[in-house]
Amino acid sequence: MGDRKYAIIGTGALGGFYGAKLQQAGLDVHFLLKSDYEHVNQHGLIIESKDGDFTLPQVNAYNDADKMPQCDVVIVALKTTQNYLLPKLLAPVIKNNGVVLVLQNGLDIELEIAQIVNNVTIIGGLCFLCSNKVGQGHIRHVDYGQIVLCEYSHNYEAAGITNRMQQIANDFQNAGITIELTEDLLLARWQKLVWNIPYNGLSVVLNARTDELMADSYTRQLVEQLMYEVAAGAKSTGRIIADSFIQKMLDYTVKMKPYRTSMKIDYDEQRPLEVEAIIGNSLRKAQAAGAFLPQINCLYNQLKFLDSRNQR
Ligand SMILES: NC(=O)C1=CN([C@@H]2O[C@H](COP(=O)(O)OP(=O)(O)OC[C@H]3O[C@@H](n4cnc5c(N)ncnc54)[C@H](OP(=O)(O)O)[C@@H]3O)[C@@H](O)[C@H]2O)C=CC1
Ligand SMILES: CC(C)(CO)C(=O)C(=O)O
Repeated sequence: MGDRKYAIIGTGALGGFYGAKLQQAGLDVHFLLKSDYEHVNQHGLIIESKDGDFTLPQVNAYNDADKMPQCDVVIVALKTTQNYLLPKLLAPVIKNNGVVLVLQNGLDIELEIAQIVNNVTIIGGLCFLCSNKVGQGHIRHVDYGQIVLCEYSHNYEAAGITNRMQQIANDFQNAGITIELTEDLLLARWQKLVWNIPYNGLSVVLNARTDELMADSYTRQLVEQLMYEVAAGAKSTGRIIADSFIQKMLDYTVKMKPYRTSMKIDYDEQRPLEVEAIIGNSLRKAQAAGAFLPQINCLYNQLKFLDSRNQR
């Protein structure tokens, strides 16, 4: 791969931000959109960012994957609740021997993608990003932005650092995004869930921002207990998360700007919640390995109730 052509499947808070950064750095980027298509096709993208605002008055916008060119790297940036569309959306866009880069939250998504594409490399990216879409084609990047990249191999066996990972990392680094390469995608995904399961889940159930969850001793305790259960889930699948990592996530959140999690934003906007990818898949993976995670299970049942009531 020389100059890589990128596709962004889902130009929202995350896909819009990283895609715009890549285009700004000179890469050839193609954006798939749904409701914002007309607006972005006419006016491009606006990025408000803590690292500097910029606009892209002209972008390659599409409302139909069949009209997109075949790309070397296809970034999956839909909400996972829309992943049932991927068999239709990926096939026309991905080059033979290309890369599908999954930047979504959750567990086992690479496994699902491996069942729908052939002759491609799948890479998972864990995004430590706080970004929101605040208007049509208008993204507000509030905090952080670094990505941990790791290649998927069958059943999440540790895959090592590959050339493909390095090439994609270079593109992102040239675009000003901090990248860390890691060898064990399953461990990296469980580590990200140490944050997502407690904060995304509790923010909806308790109607609270991250700072509120951390300021109250009862909810802080709940957060910590859930984090330890995620570590137990990881352990059941052979991955060890050290107590010091849990402490790091707690400290990181205390220092973070008060944050309404993405699951809370979805709930408030009456959009479907990413409960299955983030919590359901984690419970099922642990359960298959013989571990029951009671507090996470309790959170899951509450979220399923709230999600289904919210959709009516
Ligand atoms: N935002 C963040 O800071 C972070 C997000 N993540 C993860 O990234 C993923 C994406 O989240 P986020 O960017 O926040 O979500 P958004 O809802 O902001 O973005 C998803 C985008 O996909 C578009 N979309 C949906 N269906 C289609 C379709 N059929 N064709 C084309 N586009 C479509 C949506 O368009 P429309 O609005 O028209 O439906 C929307 O713009 C999630 O898994 C999330 O958990 C991870 C870390 C941080
Ligand atoms: C932890 C956080 C908020 C930013 O680092 C994030 O990545 C997420 O919302 O999934």
